Amino acid sequence: MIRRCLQAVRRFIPHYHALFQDAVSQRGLAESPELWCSAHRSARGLSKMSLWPFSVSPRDFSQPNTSWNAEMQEVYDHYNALCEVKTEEGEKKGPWRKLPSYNRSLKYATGGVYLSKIIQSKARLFTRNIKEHGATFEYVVFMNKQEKRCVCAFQAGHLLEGPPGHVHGGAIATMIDTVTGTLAGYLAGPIMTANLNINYRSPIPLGSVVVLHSALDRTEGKKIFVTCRVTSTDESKLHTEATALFISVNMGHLFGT
Ligand SMILES: CCCCC/C=C\C/C=C\C/C=C\C/C=C\CCCC(=O)SCCNC(=O)CCNC(=O)[C@H](O)C(C)(C)COP(=O)(O)OP(=O)(O)OC[C@H]1O[C@@H](n2cnc3c(N)ncnc32)[C@H](O)[C@@H]1OP(=O)(O)O
Repeated sequence: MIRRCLQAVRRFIPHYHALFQDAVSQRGLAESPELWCSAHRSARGLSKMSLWPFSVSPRDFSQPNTSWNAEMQEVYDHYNALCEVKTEEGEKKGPWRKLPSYNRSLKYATGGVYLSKIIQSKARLFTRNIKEHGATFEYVVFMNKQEKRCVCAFQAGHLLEGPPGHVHGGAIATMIDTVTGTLAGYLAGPIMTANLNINYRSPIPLGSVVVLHSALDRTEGKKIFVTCRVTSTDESKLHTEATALFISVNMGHLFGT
């Protein structure tokens, strides 16, 4: 029985991938799980399928919460105001867009092996796996598609300690990977990080708020080069600089086909 199911899935997946790829490339970008899911839906030609492949609607972890300090809220308010601009005809979409952030990615990705249902059901996005507000990664990403860049306000929680009183370098790398990867994925569809190069210039105090400024440097075929600077919110202090290389992958890379 199980073997027959696996055979059916194996037969279905290559066909599915081609359709999925079309849907993603027509829409251009993997900007959020919602887009992934609507691509998934149109790939299957199912107009009434839910936008989200899980049973409950997801929580957007990038909404303001009580753990955010005033500085975090200020950066959020600043970019949020740029998402809508006032015109004579009323409000219309501005150049920035706040991206939602959920704690699960694709339900059916197996990483090349047939994951057990338990692992699949327990899998959570690394940066969103703690329920307690403010303990680890509090962040929100705003995207500017026209300028091919994004910013991320990041408030580093007390569980991210590395050097006493300061943020762990791995946690900073995680945020850089997340933000540059979000930009690359938004612009190019499914991607994986191939290279991340980081220079730590000055430590980030625990509990403080920094801004990650990420921009597309260039693309060369499958390669997407992205830069990132981590600064204080007024940009007077440079904390970290990085470059990242992402490679466009087809969905088979995640499904193991
Ligand atoms: C991925 C889809 C994700 C779906 C997400 C869905 C929803 C999203 C929802 C929320 C997500 C929110 C945030 C997440 C955002 C970002 C997450 C970060 C992503 C990661 O954290 S991901 C984990 C770490 N990542 C890996 O686990 C990769 C392991 N690795 C591989 O899987 C392969 O290695 C791969 C795919 C990288 C390449 O494999 P490949 O076979 O496709 O390409 P190939 O080797 O042919 O290289 C083609 C050309 O790139 C050059 N090249 C390759 N690697 C290079 C390197 N390192 N340095 C310099 N150049 C390099 C070659 O030299 C050649 O260049 P040329 O064409 O000029 O010869």
